[in-house]
Amino acid sequence: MTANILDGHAHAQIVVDQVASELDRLPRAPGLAVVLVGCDPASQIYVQSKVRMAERLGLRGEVERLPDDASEADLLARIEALNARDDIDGILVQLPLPAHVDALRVMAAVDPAKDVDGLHALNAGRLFHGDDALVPCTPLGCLRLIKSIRPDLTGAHAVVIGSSNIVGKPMAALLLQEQATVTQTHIHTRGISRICRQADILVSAVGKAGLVRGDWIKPQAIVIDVGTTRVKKPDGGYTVCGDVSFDEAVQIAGAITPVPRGVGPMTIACLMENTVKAAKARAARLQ
Ligand SMILES: Nc1nc(=O)c2c([nH]1)NC[C@@H]1CN(c3ccc(C(=O)N[C@@H](CCC(=O)O)C(=O)O)cc3)C=[N+]21
Repeated sequence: MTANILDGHAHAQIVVDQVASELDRLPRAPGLAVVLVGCDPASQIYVQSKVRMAERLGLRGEVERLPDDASEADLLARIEALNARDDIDGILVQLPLPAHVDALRVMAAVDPAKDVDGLHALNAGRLFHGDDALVPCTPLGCLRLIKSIRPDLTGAHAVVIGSSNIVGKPMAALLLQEQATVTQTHIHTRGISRICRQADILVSAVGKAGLVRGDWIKPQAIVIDVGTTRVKKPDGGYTVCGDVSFDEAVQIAGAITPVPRGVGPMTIACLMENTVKAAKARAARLQ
């Protein structure tokens, strides 16, 4: 028997429909600003799809572009301007940033109330404490996909591969909050395949195509693939590849996300959800 393939598009649509119904109850359309430094082609595509989805929903989306060689001070000034604007509810600084910019300082500059990426230390700390927070969109989307298969995670063994601030760490915190037993691993973890084989839920967020092989997977596990590695095709185009060897894993897992059309669309849908959440909280506070 092959795994249930988790359709990220279909699940994203459910989130988007819910967001759309909440928009009616807001005094004005929420505004989302995406800050893009440089012209990395993959980032251009992601930013475009974020802004397009925002506009489709009736949010106001705008892109703030800065050149590759923009200074940290330029970037901080841009963020300050967005913080001060009343019509902007969400600010997302597209990662990765150029090496000459201190990403943590940039994250710290975003008003925590507008931090729809959940990367400000205040939001990360609130998540860690189990307090209400803006939570990074990708792990939020992953948790939703997992709970569509298994609503109660109490006592489940979840293994997370990856320890980034944007996916691995918040993913582990969310799973812990759901009362799963969480093992956090990363590329330096020894005996990683053996650890993964014990996972009822396996989330891989490394960015190494095909890392997770079929024999790393426990039969019937839920496998969530966050990896998006761009691989050049013979015709010169690109395809995106996940961290999981899909053809192998699909034979063993109980449920699995494909790449593309798995976690990616959920990330964008959860960004819309976070933007509306931020807008509602700001509207309530400013009243
Ligand atoms: N501050 C910040 N926040 C992010 O959330 C963030 C970021 N920086 N930097 C880059 C990563 C990557 N990311 C994706 C979002 C959607 C798809 C997505 O929709 N992918 C489509 C395929 C698109 C394609 O062909 O590449 C899919 O999986 O079906 C992928 C990747 C968000 N990121």
